[in-house]
Amino acid sequence: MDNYRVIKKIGEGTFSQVTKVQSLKDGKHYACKTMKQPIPSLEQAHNLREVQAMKRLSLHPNILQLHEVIFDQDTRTLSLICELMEMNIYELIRGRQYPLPENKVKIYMYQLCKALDHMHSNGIFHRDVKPENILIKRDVLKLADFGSSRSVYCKPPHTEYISTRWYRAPECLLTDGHYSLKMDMWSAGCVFFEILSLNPLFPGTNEVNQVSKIHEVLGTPDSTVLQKFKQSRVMAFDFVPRKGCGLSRLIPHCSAPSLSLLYQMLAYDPDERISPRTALQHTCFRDLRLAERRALGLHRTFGVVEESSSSATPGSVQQFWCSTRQGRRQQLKHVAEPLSRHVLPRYPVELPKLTVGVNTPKVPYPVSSLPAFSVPHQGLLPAITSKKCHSRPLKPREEPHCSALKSFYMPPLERKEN
Ligand SMILES: Nc1ncnc2c1ncn2[C@@H]1O[C@H](COP(=O)(O)OP(=O)(O)OP(=O)(O)O)[C@@H](O)[C@H]1O
Repeated sequence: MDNYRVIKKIGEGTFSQVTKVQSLKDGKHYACKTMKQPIPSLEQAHNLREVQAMKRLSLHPNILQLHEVIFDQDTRTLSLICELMEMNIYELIRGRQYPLPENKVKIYMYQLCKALDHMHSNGIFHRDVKPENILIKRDVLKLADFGSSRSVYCKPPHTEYISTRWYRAPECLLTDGHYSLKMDMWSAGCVFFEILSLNPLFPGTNEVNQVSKIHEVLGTPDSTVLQKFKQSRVMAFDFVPRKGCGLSRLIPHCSAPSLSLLYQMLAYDPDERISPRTALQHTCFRDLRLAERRALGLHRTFGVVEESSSSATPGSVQQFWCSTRQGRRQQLKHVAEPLSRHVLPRYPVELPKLTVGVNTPKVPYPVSSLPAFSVPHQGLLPAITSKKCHSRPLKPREEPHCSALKSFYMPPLERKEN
């Protein structure tokens, strides 16, 4: 950490502490995520899911960028130097009296769907989408905290407890680990509701109550769905049929298109649940898509790059927001961003290993030369290599911090309950 000056603490999770630091090399500010648990060996530092996932997914405008990895051999401490964001979504809505304008919420959700589409199409699902793991900076949204992520090619049942209870999908609650990437969309739906209403949608106090909270709003599912779940559940369950109160009563101010998308994200049956890619095509985002195309056209025609976006890649979120500001000045209505997807290979081969020098405490991380982004898909994507994934008993977040590092052990990540 010799090349960084610590400025202040900006966040704390179960597994890490996050500080704002300044690079003594380039003078820029970064976020430094230091793992609380020492990493036992160099090999395990190599194989941390969080690092591997960030390497594979980086260079997308809605994924938190990893700048450098620092492994201190003496203390066995791992620090991830990431781009600095302003706040997380929980901090954005906490204490607010009035909801955010729906258009703004949609801009966030559009970007979140882009992040999830990018993850899923690169063979990874997040498994802990929640407001605290979604960071924003000047209306640009970035998905963060990939410590729970998993390869979509890992065959269920998954033996780890995952996802924070309030955002946990029915298939995670009701089956013995038979869940897949669609669980992220359920969580994203819960976040969508929470930003719209400023309240968590299903604030269950335990797993049974969590299921009950879902049924209170959405009703009990069809017997066919339950039958599907029962096939992958050792324990029997039966629910007295119940009609839910519905979402519209809880968010009366919400427009019909947003409500329609929300219902599709919260489909009880994961097979019926909307994918991020299809969600991006939903009517709800029509204005954003149009504006995106318009701005992209502008970029192609005039090579629009404003002064403050000189470092932005063409079509990036950052550039979009600059052109949006310009658009406002021109009094254009409904201008939105050109969140164009980076042209990346869909299924890169094996995740690259970090080059961590044994004797050098600091290891530069050359993002631009990642093989994951230059090698085209040659076959099935192998699972993300993580050393061990021991299942652990449920351990609520209100209990003292788990001693194990998330990337090796997967305890539940219960959210602070207000
Ligand atoms: N790049 C960043 N810029 C600004 N703040 C950040 C950044 N990364 C993390 N934070 C803040 O620190 C908090 C904790 O970070 P993070 O979720 O990555 O840690 P964690 O230990 O994995 O947490 P969890 O308990 O969810 O597993 C975030 O909720 C956020 O508020």
